[in-house]
Amino acid sequence: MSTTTPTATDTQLALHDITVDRGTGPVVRGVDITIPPGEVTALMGPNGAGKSSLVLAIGGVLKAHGSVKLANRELLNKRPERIRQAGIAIVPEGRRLLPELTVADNLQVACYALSSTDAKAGVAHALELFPELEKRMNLPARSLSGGEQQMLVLAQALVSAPTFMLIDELSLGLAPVVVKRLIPTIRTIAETGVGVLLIEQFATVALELANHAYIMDRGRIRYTGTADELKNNPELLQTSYLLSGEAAQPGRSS
Ligand SMILES: Nc1ncnc2c1ncn2[C@@H]1O[C@H](COP(=O)(O)OP(=O)(O)OP(=O)(O)O)[C@@H](O)[C@H]1O
Repeated sequence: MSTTTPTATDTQLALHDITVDRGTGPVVRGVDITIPPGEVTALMGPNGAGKSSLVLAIGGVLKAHGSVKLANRELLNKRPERIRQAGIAIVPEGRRLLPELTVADNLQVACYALSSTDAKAGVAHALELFPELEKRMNLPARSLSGGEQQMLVLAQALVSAPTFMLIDELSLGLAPVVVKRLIPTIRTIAETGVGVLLIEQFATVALELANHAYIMDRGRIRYTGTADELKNNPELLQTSYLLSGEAAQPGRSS
């Protein structure tokens, strides 16, 4: 009897030739991105490049053309619940919490499709990564600081023990000290085997965490390479938005 060993293509999340049209023409055009397990892949680019639209398409929220494959299964245009069950968790831009519900209830809501055993284990794992939330469990989500709210949305994504996490704008609106707090946890999440796609406006944050980086502009991927290559060639970054109009580091304006 032969045994099958998983190959690299079985374990990675492969986006191929993704095109998304939001009604006024394509905003994502023929995008290819490979997200390996156990590491952070950065997706950078200016406002309106199409990053959020891409993430929403992978999450099943927007219709798209192309292919999203995980372990030889096609996931594009499946329902959001189905995509989550396949192990892909989306952290959308804008920290959409239920503001009047407590932290505990927001976590419970994220557990709706899990057995009680899995929900308990998932919440315990999320709180291990974000112990700050433990003291806040009975407070309404609206009373949390911006950083705590970001921890809560990350924790909501983590309760289902995803194999891939797509995080849209990790550091948006957060103080540098809060971003510093989040970085090692994102690294830890990847070290446990999760493949992370990190959409991040700050090059320093993205490149500190990522192994590979993609730069997207006007719907297309304009650069693909290692994060080290980008770090060592700032002129590559200068060709995009990263050092031109916006701050490259949280808390700094150009
Ligand atoms: N709800 C919407 N309906 C129609 N078009 C939209 C909608 N939201 C965004 N767009 C358009 O889609 C294009 C891509 O926007 P998207 O938000 O995906 O880019 P982004 O790279 O994530 O930028 P940002 O960092 O500003 O969110 C833009 O031209 C934007 O105007």
